[in-house]
Amino acid sequence: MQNRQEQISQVVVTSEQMRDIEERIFAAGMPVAALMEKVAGLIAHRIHEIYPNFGQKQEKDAGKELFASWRVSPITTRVGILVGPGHNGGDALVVARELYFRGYEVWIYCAFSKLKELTAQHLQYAQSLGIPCYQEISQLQDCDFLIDGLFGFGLERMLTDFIAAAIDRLNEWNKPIISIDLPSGLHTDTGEVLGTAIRATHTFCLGLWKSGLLQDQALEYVGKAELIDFDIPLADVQAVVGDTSKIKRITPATVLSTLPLPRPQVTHKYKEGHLLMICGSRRYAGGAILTALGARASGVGMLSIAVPESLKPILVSHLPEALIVGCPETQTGAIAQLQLPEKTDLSSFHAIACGPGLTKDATAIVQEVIASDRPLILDADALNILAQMGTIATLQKRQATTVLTPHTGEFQRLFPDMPDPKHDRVLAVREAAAQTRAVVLLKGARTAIASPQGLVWINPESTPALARGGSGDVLTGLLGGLLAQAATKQIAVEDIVATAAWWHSQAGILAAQERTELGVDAFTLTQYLMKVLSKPKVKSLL
Ligand SMILES: NC(=O)C1=CN([C@@H]2O[C@H](COP(=O)(O)OP(=O)(O)OC[C@H]3O[C@@H](n4cnc5c(N)ncnc54)[C@H](O)[C@@H]3O)[C@@H](O)[C@H]2O)[C@@H](O)CC1
Ligand SMILES: [K+]
Repeated sequence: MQNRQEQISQVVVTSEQMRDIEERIFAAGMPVAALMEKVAGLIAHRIHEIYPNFGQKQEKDAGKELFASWRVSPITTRVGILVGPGHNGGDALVVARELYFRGYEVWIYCAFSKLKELTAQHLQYAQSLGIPCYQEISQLQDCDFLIDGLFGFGLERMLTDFIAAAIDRLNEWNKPIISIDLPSGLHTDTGEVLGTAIRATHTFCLGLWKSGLLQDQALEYVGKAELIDFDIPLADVQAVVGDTSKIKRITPATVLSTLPLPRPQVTHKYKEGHLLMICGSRRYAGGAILTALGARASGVGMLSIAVPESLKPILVSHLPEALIVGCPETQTGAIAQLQLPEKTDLSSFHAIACGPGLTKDATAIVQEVIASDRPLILDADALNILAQMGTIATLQKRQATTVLTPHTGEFQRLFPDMPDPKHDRVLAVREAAAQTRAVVLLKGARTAIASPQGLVWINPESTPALARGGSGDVLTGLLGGLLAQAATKQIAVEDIVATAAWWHSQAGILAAQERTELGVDAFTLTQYLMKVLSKPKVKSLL
Protein backbone atom coordinates (compact mmCIF):
# COMPACT_ATOMS: atom_id res chain seq x y z
CA MET A 1 0.00 0.00 0.00
CA GLN A 2 1.47 3.36 -1.02
CA ASN A 3 1.60 6.14 1.51
CA ARG A 4 -0.49 9.27 1.14
CA GLN A 5 2.32 11.43 -0.22
CA GLU A 6 3.12 8.87 -2.89
CA GLN A 7 -0.50 8.62 -3.95
CA ILE A 8 -0.97 12.38 -4.05
CA SER A 9 2.18 12.93 -6.11
CA GLN A 10 0.86 10.55 -8.79
CA VAL A 11 -2.46 12.28 -9.29
CA VAL A 12 -2.85 14.76 -12.14
CA VAL A 13 -6.03 16.83 -12.39
CA THR A 14 -7.85 19.15 -14.73
CA SER A 15 -9.21 22.50 -13.59
CA GLU A 16 -12.70 21.03 -13.45
CA GLN A 17 -11.57 18.20 -11.19
CA MET A 18 -9.66 20.62 -8.95
CA ARG A 19 -12.73 22.81 -8.68
CA ASP A 20 -14.85 19.77 -7.70
CA ILE A 21 -12.32 18.66 -5.08
CA GLU A 22 -12.14 22.18 -3.67
CA GLU A 23 -15.94 22.34 -3.45
CA ARG A 24 -16.10 19.08 -1.51
CA ILE A 25 -13.59 20.43 1.01
CA PHE A 26 -15.54 23.65 1.45
CA ALA A 27 -18.87 21.80 1.63
CA ALA A 28 -17.42 19.62 4.40
CA GLY A 29 -16.88 22.74 6.50
CA MET A 30 -13.36 23.97 5.76
CA PRO A 31 -13.63 27.75 5.56
CA VAL A 32 -12.32 29.19 2.26
CA ALA A 33 -10.31 31.82 4.08
CA ALA A 34 -8.72 29.24 6.37
CA LEU A 35 -7.60 27.11 3.45
CA MET A 36 -6.12 30.15 1.75
CA GLU A 37 -4.21 31.01 4.93
CA LYS A 38 -2.87 27.47 5.18
CA VAL A 39 -1.80 27.26 1.55
CA ALA A 40 -0.27 30.70 1.42
CA GLY A 41 1.55 30.06 4.71
CA LEU A 42 3.22 27.04 3.14
CA ILE A 43 4.12 29.06 0.04
CA ALA A 44 5.60 31.88 2.12
CA HIS A 45 7.68 29.36 4.05
CA ARG A 46 9.09 27.87 0.82
CA ILE A 47 9.82 31.30 -0.62
CA HIS A 48 11.66 32.20 2.53
CA GLU A 49 13.82 29.10 2.05
CA ILE A 50 14.58 29.78 -1.60
CA TYR A 51 15.01 33.56 -1.48
CA PRO A 52 15.92 34.44 2.10
CA ASN A 53 15.64 37.99 3.28
CA PHE A 54 19.05 39.63 3.23
CA GLY A 55 17.79 42.21 5.66
CA GLN A 56 17.99 39.58 8.35
CA LYS A 57 21.59 39.39 9.41
CA GLN A 58 21.76 35.71 10.24
CA GLU A 59 20.68 34.73 6.75
CA LYS A 60 23.14 36.83 4.84
CA ASP A 61 25.52 34.01 4.13
CA ALA A 62 22.88 31.34 3.62
CA GLY A 63 21.43 33.02 0.60
CA LYS A 64 24.48 34.56 -0.96
CA GLU A 65 24.96 32.03 -3.69
CA LEU A 66 21.36 32.15 -4.76
CA PHE A 67 21.50 35.88 -5.06
CA ALA A 68 24.90 36.09 -6.67
CA SER A 69 23.61 35.88 -10.22
CA TRP A 70 21.20 38.76 -9.92
CA ARG A 71 21.79 41.05 -6.97
CA VAL A 72 23.95 40.97 -3.93
CA SER A 73 22.12 43.32 -1.69
CA PRO A 74 23.31 44.39 1.71
CA ILE A 75 19.82 45.62 2.44
CA THR A 76 16.34 44.21 2.72
CA THR A 77 15.15 41.93 -0.06
CA ARG A 78 12.50 43.50 -2.26
CA VAL A 79 9.72 41.33 -3.47
CA GLY A 80 7.08 42.30 -6.01
CA ILE A 81 3.66 40.65 -5.67
CA LEU A 82 1.49 40.36 -8.80
CA VAL A 83 -2.15 40.20 -7.78
CA GLY A 84 -5.00 39.01 -9.99
CA PRO A 85 -8.74 39.27 -9.40
CA GLY A 86 -9.39 35.77 -8.03
CA HIS A 87 -8.15 33.56 -5.23
CA ASN A 88 -4.77 33.12 -6.88
CA GLY A 89 -4.42 36.84 -6.16
CA GLY A 90 -5.72 36.18 -2.63
CA ASP A 91 -2.97 33.61 -2.06
CA ALA A 92 -0.41 36.12 -3.29
CA LEU A 93 -1.70 38.79 -0.89
CA VAL A 94 -1.43 36.45 2.11
CA VAL A 95 2.13 35.68 0.99
CA ALA A 96 2.75 39.44 0.70
CA ARG A 97 1.60 39.96 4.27
CA GLU A 98 3.68 37.07 5.62
CA LEU A 99 6.84 38.20 3.86
CA TYR A 100 6.22 41.76 5.04
CA PHE A 101 6.19 40.54 8.64
CA ARG A 102 9.40 38.62 8.00
CA GLY A 103 11.09 41.87 7.11
CA TYR A 104 10.99 41.79 3.31
CA GLU A 105 10.27 45.01 1.48
CA VAL A 106 7.02 44.23 -0.32
CA TRP A 107 5.48 46.00 -3.30
CA ILE A 108 2.16 45.01 -4.78
CA TYR A 109 0.99 45.30 -8.38
CA CYS A 110 -2.78 45.08 -8.74
CA ALA A 111 -4.47 46.71 -11.71
CA PHE A 112 -7.88 45.02 -11.56
CA SER A 113 -10.78 47.14 -10.39
CA LYS A 114 -12.98 44.16 -9.46
CA LEU A 115 -11.61 41.59 -7.06
CA LYS A 116 -13.22 38.56 -5.41
CA GLU A 117 -14.33 39.45 -1.90
CA LEU A 118 -11.65 37.56 0.01
CA THR A 119 -8.96 38.92 -2.28
CA ALA A 120 -10.28 42.47 -1.82
CA GLN A 121 -10.17 42.05 1.97
CA HIS A 122 -6.57 40.87 1.91
CA LEU A 123 -5.64 43.80 -0.31
CA GLN A 124 -7.32 46.22 2.06
CA TYR A 125 -5.43 44.78 5.01
CA ALA A 126 -2.10 44.79 3.17
CA GLN A 127 -2.60 48.46 2.32
CA SER A 128 -3.54 49.23 5.91
CA LEU A 129 -0.13 47.87 6.91
CA GLY A 130 1.46 50.42 4.63
CA ILE A 131 2.45 47.98 1.86
CA PRO A 132 2.45 50.05 -1.33
CA CYS A 133 0.12 48.94 -4.13
CA TYR A 134 0.67 50.08 -7.69
CA GLN A 135 -1.38 49.88 -10.87
CA GLU A 136 1.66 50.28 -13.12
CA ILE A 137 3.91 47.25 -13.57
CA SER A 138 6.94 49.50 -14.13
CA GLN A 139 6.84 50.38 -10.41
CA LEU A 140 8.03 46.84 -9.61
CA GLN A 141 11.07 46.93 -11.82
CA ASP A 142 13.50 47.31 -8.93
CA CYS A 143 12.27 44.23 -7.08
CA ASP A 144 14.70 41.40 -6.49
CA PHE A 145 12.14 38.78 -7.37
CA LEU A 146 8.44 38.50 -8.14
CA ILE A 147 5.56 36.34 -6.96
CA ASP A 148 3.00 35.62 -9.65
CA GLY A 149 -0.52 35.50 -8.26
CA LEU A 150 -2.32 36.81 -11.33
CA PHE A 151 -4.26 33.71 -12.34
CA GLY A 152 -4.42 30.09 -11.22
CA PHE A 153 -6.75 27.39 -12.42
CA GLY A 154 -9.54 29.95 -12.84
CA LEU A 155 -8.04 31.43 -16.01
CA GLU A 156 -10.64 30.81 -18.64
CA ARG A 157 -9.91 33.03 -21.62
CA MET A 158 -7.11 34.71 -23.58
CA LEU A 159 -5.10 37.36 -21.80
CA THR A 160 -5.42 40.74 -23.48
CA ASP A 161 -5.10 44.47 -22.83
CA PHE A 162 -3.14 45.85 -19.89
CA ILE A 163 -2.53 42.51 -18.21
CA ALA A 164 -1.01 40.92 -21.33
CA ALA A 165 1.17 44.00 -21.79
CA ALA A 166 2.27 43.86 -18.13
CA ILE A 167 3.27 40.19 -18.43
CA ASP A 168 5.26 40.84 -21.62
CA ARG A 169 6.99 43.71 -19.91
CA LEU A 170 7.99 41.88 -16.75
CA ASN A 171 9.15 38.82 -18.69
CA GLU A 172 11.73 41.13 -20.28
CA TRP A 173 13.22 41.96 -16.88
CA ASN A 174 14.57 38.44 -16.51
CA LYS A 175 14.00 38.43 -12.77
CA PRO A 176 13.31 35.32 -10.77
CA ILE A 177 9.56 34.72 -10.69
CA ILE A 178 7.72 32.26 -8.49
CA SER A 179 4.33 31.38 -9.92
CA ILE A 180 1.61 30.30 -7.54
CA ASP A 181 -0.21 27.20 -8.79
CA LEU A 182 0.55 27.83 -12.49
CA PRO A 183 2.43 30.44 -14.49
CA SER A 184 -0.33 32.94 -15.26
CA GLY A 185 -1.44 32.65 -18.86
CA LEU A 186 -1.10 28.87 -19.19
CA HIS A 187 -4.17 26.75 -19.80
CA THR A 188 -4.56 24.55 -16.72
CA ASP A 189 -5.33 21.39 -18.68
CA THR A 190 -3.32 21.66 -21.91
CA GLY A 191 -0.48 23.98 -20.94
CA GLU A 192 -1.30 26.09 -23.98
CA VAL A 193 -0.27 29.75 -23.78
CA LEU A 194 -3.44 31.85 -23.75
CA GLY A 195 -2.12 34.95 -25.49
CA THR A 196 0.93 35.40 -23.29
CA ALA A 197 2.23 33.86 -20.07
CA ILE A 198 4.61 34.44 -17.19
CA ARG A 199 8.01 32.82 -17.66
CA ALA A 200 8.53 31.49 -14.16
CA THR A 201 11.70 30.37 -12.47
CA HIS A 202 9.71 28.21 -10.05
CA THR A 203 6.13 27.03 -10.07
CA PHE A 204 4.55 26.01 -6.78
CA CYS A 205 1.68 23.80 -7.84
CA LEU A 206 -0.96 23.72 -5.13
CA GLY A 207 -2.41 20.51 -3.73
CA LEU A 208 -2.43 18.32 -6.83
CA TRP A 209 -0.49 18.40 -10.09
CA LYS A 210 -2.34 20.22 -12.85
CA SER A 211 -2.18 18.51 -16.21
CA GLY A 212 -1.00 21.64 -18.06
CA LEU A 213 2.25 21.72 -16.11
CA LEU A 214 3.24 18.33 -17.54
CA GLN A 215 2.89 19.27 -21.20
CA ASP A 216 5.80 19.94 -23.51
CA GLN A 217 4.46 23.31 -24.62
CA ALA A 218 4.34 24.57 -21.02
CA LEU A 219 7.86 23.67 -20.02
CA GLU A 220 9.66 26.86 -20.96
CA TYR A 221 7.20 28.78 -18.77
CA VAL A 222 7.06 26.49 -15.75
CA GLY A 223 10.69 26.54 -14.57
CA LYS A 224 11.32 24.25 -11.62
CA ALA A 225 8.00 22.78 -10.58
CA GLU A 226 7.21 21.55 -7.10
CA LEU A 227 4.07 20.44 -5.36
CA ILE A 228 2.88 22.26 -2.26
CA ASP A 229 0.93 19.57 -0.46
CA PHE A 230 -1.78 21.13 1.68
CA ASP A 231 -3.37 17.93 2.98
CA ILE A 232 -6.27 17.44 0.60
CA PRO A 233 -8.07 14.37 1.97
CA LEU A 234 -7.51 11.34 -0.24
CA ALA A 235 -11.20 10.51 -0.01
CA ASP A 236 -12.06 13.77 -1.78
CA VAL A 237 -9.48 13.12 -4.48
CA GLN A 238 -10.80 9.60 -5.03
CA ALA A 239 -14.40 10.78 -5.07
CA VAL A 240 -13.61 13.11 -7.96
CA VAL A 241 -10.94 11.34 -9.99
CA GLY A 242 -12.03 7.77 -9.22
CA ASP A 243 -9.94 5.02 -7.72
CA THR A 244 -7.39 5.45 -10.42
CA SER A 245 -6.78 8.91 -11.74
CA LYS A 246 -7.18 9.14 -15.52
CA ILE A 247 -3.91 11.01 -15.80
CA LYS A 248 -1.01 9.92 -13.62
CA ARG A 249 2.44 11.22 -12.99
CA ILE A 250 5.11 8.53 -13.08
CA THR A 251 6.90 8.31 -9.74
CA PRO A 252 9.93 6.19 -8.82
CA ALA A 253 8.05 4.08 -6.28
CA THR A 254 5.38 2.96 -8.72
CA VAL A 255 7.70 2.12 -11.57
CA LEU A 256 10.21 0.31 -9.43
CA SER A 257 7.49 -1.93 -8.06
CA THR A 258 6.90 -3.26 -11.59
CA LEU A 259 10.54 -4.25 -12.18
CA PRO A 260 11.17 -8.01 -12.31
CA LEU A 261 13.01 -7.91 -9.00
CA PRO A 262 13.79 -9.89 -6.98
CA ARG A 263 14.04 -12.86 -9.27
CA PRO A 264 12.74 -16.18 -7.94
CA GLN A 265 15.50 -18.35 -6.46
CA VAL A 266 14.73 -21.18 -8.85
CA THR A 267 14.34 -20.08 -12.42
CA HIS A 268 15.89 -20.42 -15.87
CA LYS A 269 16.59 -18.17 -18.81
CA TYR A 270 13.34 -18.82 -20.71
CA LYS A 271 11.34 -18.16 -17.57
CA GLU A 272 12.90 -14.70 -17.37
CA GLY A 273 11.54 -13.69 -20.74
CA HIS A 274 12.52 -14.41 -24.32
CA LEU A 275 12.55 -11.32 -26.51
CA LEU A 276 12.76 -11.35 -30.28
CA MET A 277 14.12 -8.15 -31.72
CA ILE A 278 13.69 -7.51 -35.43
CA CYS A 279 15.76 -4.59 -36.56
CA GLY A 280 18.61 -3.24 -38.62
CA SER A 281 19.53 -3.12 -42.27
CA ARG A 282 22.75 -2.84 -44.21
CA ARG A 283 22.28 0.94 -44.08
CA TYR A 284 21.40 1.11 -40.37
CA ALA A 285 23.35 -1.50 -38.44
CA GLY A 286 23.80 0.74 -35.40
CA GLY A 287 20.09 0.84 -34.65
CA ALA A 288 20.09 -2.90 -34.09
CA ILE A 289 23.07 -2.73 -31.74
CA LEU A 290 21.63 0.09 -29.66
CA THR A 291 18.24 -1.60 -29.37
CA ALA A 292 19.96 -4.78 -28.27
CA LEU A 293 22.04 -2.95 -25.65
CA GLY A 294 18.82 -1.44 -24.30
CA ALA A 295 17.31 -4.93 -24.10
CA ARG A 296 20.43 -6.24 -22.40
CA ALA A 297 20.06 -3.65 -19.62
CA SER A 298 16.51 -4.85 -18.94
CA GLY A 299 17.91 -8.15 -17.64
CA VAL A 300 15.84 -10.18 -20.11
CA GLY A 301 16.52 -13.93 -19.81
CA MET A 302 17.02 -14.64 -23.49
CA LEU A 303 17.54 -12.30 -26.40
CA SER A 304 17.15 -13.32 -30.04
CA ILE A 305 17.94 -10.74 -32.69
CA ALA A 306 16.80 -11.04 -36.28
CA VAL A 307 18.93 -8.96 -38.63
CA PRO A 308 19.91 -9.12 -42.32
CA GLU A 309 22.45 -11.93 -42.80
CA SER A 310 25.28 -9.49 -43.53
CA LEU A 311 24.90 -7.86 -40.11
CA LYS A 312 25.31 -11.09 -38.19
CA PRO A 313 29.08 -10.84 -37.50
CA ILE A 314 28.89 -7.32 -36.12
CA LEU A 315 25.94 -8.16 -33.87
CA VAL A 316 27.71 -11.25 -32.55
CA SER A 317 30.77 -9.20 -31.71
CA HIS A 318 28.73 -6.63 -29.74
CA LEU A 319 26.34 -9.05 -28.05
CA PRO A 320 28.00 -12.40 -27.47
CA GLU A 321 25.17 -13.48 -25.18
CA ALA A 322 22.42 -13.03 -27.79
CA LEU A 323 21.19 -15.46 -30.39
CA ILE A 324 21.66 -13.69 -33.71
CA VAL A 325 19.29 -14.81 -36.44
CA GLY A 326 20.63 -13.91 -39.90
CA CYS A 327 17.77 -13.38 -42.37
CA PRO A 328 17.66 -13.23 -46.17
CA GLU A 329 18.09 -9.70 -47.46
CA THR A 330 16.39 -7.54 -50.05
CA GLN A 331 18.58 -5.94 -52.73
CA THR A 332 18.70 -2.82 -50.58
CA GLY A 333 19.97 -4.74 -47.57
CA ALA A 334 16.72 -4.86 -45.56
CA ILE A 335 15.33 -8.04 -43.99
CA ALA A 336 13.38 -9.80 -46.75
CA GLN A 337 11.78 -12.45 -44.57
CA LEU A 338 12.07 -13.89 -41.13
CA GLN A 339 14.09 -17.09 -41.05
CA LEU A 340 13.96 -18.50 -37.54
CA PRO A 341 16.09 -21.47 -36.46
CA GLU A 342 14.58 -24.95 -36.70
CA LYS A 343 11.86 -25.84 -34.20
CA THR A 344 11.34 -22.15 -33.49
CA ASP A 345 8.39 -20.04 -34.52
CA LEU A 346 7.00 -16.75 -33.27
CA SER A 347 5.18 -18.50 -30.44
CA SER A 348 8.61 -19.23 -28.90
CA PHE A 349 8.91 -15.59 -27.86
CA HIS A 350 7.29 -13.73 -24.98
CA ALA A 351 7.47 -10.44 -26.86
CA ILE A 352 8.69 -8.98 -30.14
CA ALA A 353 10.30 -5.56 -30.60
CA CYS A 354 10.37 -4.49 -34.20
CA GLY A 355 11.49 -1.41 -36.10
CA PRO A 356 14.78 0.37 -35.44
CA GLY A 357 16.91 0.60 -38.57
CA LEU A 358 14.66 -1.65 -40.69
CA THR A 359 14.08 0.81 -43.58
CA LYS A 360 10.75 0.85 -45.36
CA ASP A 361 11.80 -2.12 -47.47
CA ALA A 362 11.13 -4.53 -44.62
CA THR A 363 7.36 -4.37 -45.14
CA ALA A 364 6.81 -8.12 -45.34
CA ILE A 365 8.27 -8.86 -41.95
CA VAL A 366 6.35 -6.07 -40.26
CA GLN A 367 3.14 -7.45 -41.75
CA GLU A 368 4.06 -10.90 -40.46
CA VAL A 369 4.64 -9.83 -36.87
CA ILE A 370 1.50 -7.71 -36.82
CA ALA A 371 -0.45 -10.78 -37.91
CA SER A 372 1.07 -12.82 -35.06
CA ASP A 373 -0.48 -13.34 -31.63
CA ARG A 374 2.61 -12.14 -29.74
CA PRO A 375 2.92 -8.97 -27.62
CA LEU A 376 4.52 -6.50 -29.99
CA ILE A 377 6.38 -3.21 -29.83
CA LEU A 378 6.50 -1.23 -33.04
CA ASP A 379 8.94 1.64 -33.41
CA ALA A 380 10.68 3.72 -36.09
CA ASP A 381 10.38 2.17 -39.58
CA ALA A 382 7.83 -0.36 -38.36
CA LEU A 383 5.62 2.63 -37.53
CA ASN A 384 6.08 4.10 -40.98
CA ILE A 385 5.17 0.77 -42.53
CA LEU A 386 2.16 0.49 -40.23
CA ALA A 387 1.04 3.98 -41.29
CA GLN A 388 1.12 2.83 -44.93
CA MET A 389 -0.90 -0.25 -44.04
CA GLY A 390 -3.56 1.91 -42.36
CA THR A 391 -2.93 2.18 -38.63
CA ILE A 392 -6.36 1.87 -37.07
CA ALA A 393 -7.85 -0.80 -39.34
CA THR A 394 -4.69 -2.92 -39.08
CA LEU A 395 -4.34 -2.76 -35.31
CA GLN A 396 -8.00 -3.32 -34.58
CA LYS A 397 -7.57 -6.83 -35.97
CA ARG A 398 -4.84 -7.68 -33.44
CA GLN A 399 -5.79 -9.65 -30.35
CA ALA A 400 -2.44 -9.49 -28.54
CA THR A 401 -0.84 -6.46 -26.92
CA THR A 402 0.62 -3.81 -29.18
CA VAL A 403 2.80 -0.93 -28.04
CA LEU A 404 3.54 1.98 -30.38
CA THR A 405 6.37 4.37 -29.55
CA PRO A 406 6.13 7.31 -31.97
CA HIS A 407 7.64 10.77 -31.71
CA THR A 408 5.41 13.64 -32.80
CA GLY A 409 6.21 13.32 -36.53
CA GLU A 410 5.59 9.57 -36.55
CA PHE A 411 2.42 10.10 -34.55
CA GLN A 412 1.07 12.47 -37.17
CA ARG A 413 1.85 10.01 -39.95
CA LEU A 414 0.19 7.18 -38.02
CA PHE A 415 -2.85 9.21 -37.05
CA PRO A 416 -3.44 11.97 -39.58
CA ASP A 417 -7.04 12.45 -38.43
CA MET A 418 -6.36 12.61 -34.68
CA PRO A 419 -6.23 15.78 -32.55
CA ASP A 420 -2.91 17.58 -33.07
CA PRO A 421 -0.43 16.36 -30.43
CA LYS A 422 1.26 19.74 -30.55
CA HIS A 423 -1.91 21.28 -29.17
CA ASP A 424 -2.97 18.71 -26.57
CA ARG A 425 -0.70 15.68 -26.17
CA VAL A 426 -2.84 13.95 -23.57
CA LEU A 427 -5.95 14.15 -25.70
CA ALA A 428 -4.09 12.98 -28.80
CA VAL A 429 -2.38 10.00 -27.21
CA ARG A 430 -5.53 8.92 -25.38
CA GLU A 431 -7.58 9.03 -28.57
CA ALA A 432 -4.91 7.07 -30.47
CA ALA A 433 -4.84 4.33 -27.83
CA ALA A 434 -8.63 4.11 -27.68
CA GLN A 435 -9.00 3.74 -31.43
CA THR A 436 -6.18 1.24 -31.97
CA ARG A 437 -6.57 -0.68 -28.69
CA ALA A 438 -2.76 -0.33 -28.44
CA VAL A 439 -0.70 1.23 -25.69
CA VAL A 440 0.70 4.39 -27.26
CA LEU A 441 3.84 6.12 -25.99
CA LEU A 442 4.22 9.61 -27.43
CA LYS A 443 7.82 10.72 -27.06
CA GLY A 444 8.65 14.21 -25.92
CA ALA A 445 10.15 16.24 -23.13
CA ARG A 446 7.20 14.94 -21.13
CA THR A 447 6.57 11.53 -22.67
CA ALA A 448 2.90 10.53 -22.42
CA ILE A 449 1.67 6.92 -22.41
CA ALA A 450 -1.98 6.00 -22.93
CA SER A 451 -3.78 2.72 -22.44
CA PRO A 452 -6.81 1.72 -24.53
CA GLN A 453 -8.89 2.12 -21.34
CA GLY A 454 -8.03 5.82 -21.18
CA LEU A 455 -5.34 5.95 -18.50
CA VAL A 456 -2.49 8.34 -19.32
CA TRP A 457 0.89 8.20 -17.60
CA ILE A 458 3.13 11.27 -17.92
CA ASN A 459 6.87 11.08 -17.31
CA PRO A 460 7.58 14.23 -15.30
CA GLU A 461 11.35 14.36 -15.66
CA SER A 462 13.67 14.16 -18.62
CA THR A 463 16.59 15.93 -20.23
CA PRO A 464 17.18 17.51 -23.63
CA ALA A 465 20.39 15.46 -23.66
CA LEU A 466 18.21 12.61 -24.94
CA ALA A 467 17.32 14.52 -28.10
CA ARG A 468 19.87 12.52 -30.02
CA GLY A 469 19.92 9.86 -32.72
CA GLY A 470 19.66 6.35 -31.32
CA SER A 471 18.22 7.15 -27.90
CA GLY A 472 14.78 5.98 -29.05
CA ASP A 473 16.29 2.65 -30.15
CA VAL A 474 17.61 2.14 -26.62
CA LEU A 475 14.11 2.72 -25.24
CA THR A 476 12.60 0.17 -27.61
CA GLY A 477 15.07 -2.49 -26.53
CA LEU A 478 14.65 -1.74 -22.84
CA LEU A 479 10.89 -1.83 -23.17
CA GLY A 480 11.01 -5.06 -25.16
CA GLY A 481 13.10 -6.73 -22.48
CA LEU A 482 10.76 -5.62 -19.70
CA LEU A 483 7.68 -6.67 -21.63
CA ALA A 484 9.12 -10.13 -22.28
CA GLN A 485 9.93 -10.55 -18.58
CA ALA A 486 6.44 -9.46 -17.56
CA ALA A 487 4.72 -11.90 -19.91
CA THR A 488 3.77 -14.30 -17.17
CA LYS A 489 3.02 -11.66 -14.56
CA GLN A 490 -0.12 -9.70 -13.86
CA ILE A 491 1.23 -6.25 -14.62
CA ALA A 492 -0.64 -3.83 -16.86
CA VAL A 493 1.26 -3.23 -20.10
CA GLU A 494 0.99 0.55 -19.73
CA ASP A 495 2.70 0.28 -16.33
CA ILE A 496 5.62 -1.55 -17.92
CA VAL A 497 5.83 1.04 -20.67
CA ALA A 498 5.84 3.76 -17.99
CA THR A 499 8.64 1.95 -16.18
CA ALA A 500 10.75 1.82 -19.34
CA ALA A 501 10.14 5.51 -20.09
CA TRP A 502 11.09 6.53 -16.56
CA TRP A 503 14.20 4.34 -16.44
CA HIS A 504 15.38 5.56 -19.83
CA SER A 505 14.96 9.23 -18.93
CA GLN A 506 16.58 8.79 -15.53
CA ALA A 507 19.61 7.25 -17.25
CA GLY A 508 19.75 10.31 -19.50
CA ILE A 509 19.51 12.65 -16.51
CA LEU A 510 22.24 10.82 -14.62
CA ALA A 511 24.53 10.73 -17.64
CA ALA A 512 23.94 14.43 -18.30
CA GLN A 513 24.75 15.28 -14.68
CA GLU A 514 28.11 13.56 -14.99
CA ARG A 515 28.94 14.38 -18.61
CA THR A 516 26.85 17.49 -19.45
CA GLU A 517 23.94 17.46 -21.88
CA LEU A 518 26.39 17.04 -24.74
CA GLY A 519 27.79 13.81 -23.38
CA VAL A 520 24.81 11.50 -23.66
CA ASP A 521 25.18 9.67 -26.96
CA ALA A 522 22.97 6.60 -27.27
CA PHE A 523 25.73 4.12 -26.49
CA THR A 524 26.66 6.03 -23.33
CA LEU A 525 22.99 6.05 -22.40
CA THR A 526 22.91 2.24 -22.44
CA GLN A 527 25.80 2.23 -19.97
CA TYR A 528 23.89 4.44 -17.53
CA LEU A 529 20.74 2.33 -17.38
CA MET A 530 22.19 0.04 -14.72
CA LYS A 531 23.67 2.96 -12.81
CA VAL A 532 20.15 4.32 -12.25
CA LEU A 533 19.24 1.22 -10.27
CA SER A 534 22.33 1.48 -8.10
CA LYS A 535 21.58 5.06 -6.98
CA PRO A 536 21.03 4.88 -3.19
CA LYS A 537 17.62 6.57 -3.43
CA VAL A 538 16.44 4.09 -6.06
CA LYS A 539 18.02 1.09 -4.35
CA SER A 540 16.11 1.83 -1.19
CA LEU A 541 12.85 1.49 -3.11
CA LEU A 542 13.72 -1.76 -4.84
N1 LIG B 1 -8.30 24.65 -5.10
C1 LIG B 1 -7.98 24.89 -3.87
O1 LIG B 1 -8.23 24.04 -3.09
C2 LIG B 1 -7.34 26.16 -3.48
C3 LIG B 1 -7.21 27.21 -4.39
N2 LIG B 1 -6.59 28.33 -4.08
C4 LIG B 1 -6.25 29.32 -5.11
O2 LIG B 1 -7.36 29.66 -5.86
C5 LIG B 1 -6.99 29.69 -7.24
C6 LIG B 1 -8.20 29.59 -8.06
O3 LIG B 1 -8.94 30.73 -7.74
P1 LIG B 1 -10.08 31.33 -8.64
O4 LIG B 1 -11.07 30.30 -8.92
O5 LIG B 1 -10.56 32.53 -7.96
O6 LIG B 1 -9.36 31.62 -10.01
P2 LIG B 1 -8.11 32.53 -10.39
O7 LIG B 1 -7.55 33.25 -9.24
O8 LIG B 1 -7.25 31.68 -11.17
O9 LIG B 1 -8.72 33.62 -11.36
C7 LIG B 1 -10.08 33.75 -11.61
C8 LIG B 1 -10.43 35.18 -11.84
O10 LIG B 1 -9.81 35.67 -12.99
C9 LIG B 1 -10.78 36.16 -13.92
N3 LIG B 1 -10.28 35.83 -15.26
C10 LIG B 1 -10.22 34.60 -15.81
N4 LIG B 1 -9.65 34.67 -17.03
C11 LIG B 1 -9.32 35.98 -17.22
C12 LIG B 1 -8.69 36.69 -18.28
N5 LIG B 1 -8.26 36.07 -19.39
N6 LIG B 1 -8.50 38.02 -18.16
C13 LIG B 1 -8.91 38.64 -17.05
N7 LIG B 1 -9.54 38.04 -16.02
C14 LIG B 1 -9.73 36.72 -16.10
C15 LIG B 1 -12.07 35.48 -13.54
O11 LIG B 1 -13.17 36.25 -13.90
C16 LIG B 1 -11.91 35.37 -12.02
O12 LIG B 1 -12.26 36.58 -11.40
C17 LIG B 1 -6.00 28.58 -7.36
O13 LIG B 1 -5.25 28.65 -8.52
C18 LIG B 1 -5.21 28.79 -6.10
O14 LIG B 1 -4.20 29.75 -6.30
C19 LIG B 1 -6.03 28.53 -2.74
O15 LIG B 1 -6.40 29.77 -2.28
C20 LIG B 1 -6.53 27.59 -1.71
C21 LIG B 1 -6.81 26.24 -2.13
K1 LIG C 1 -0.19 32.22 -11.01
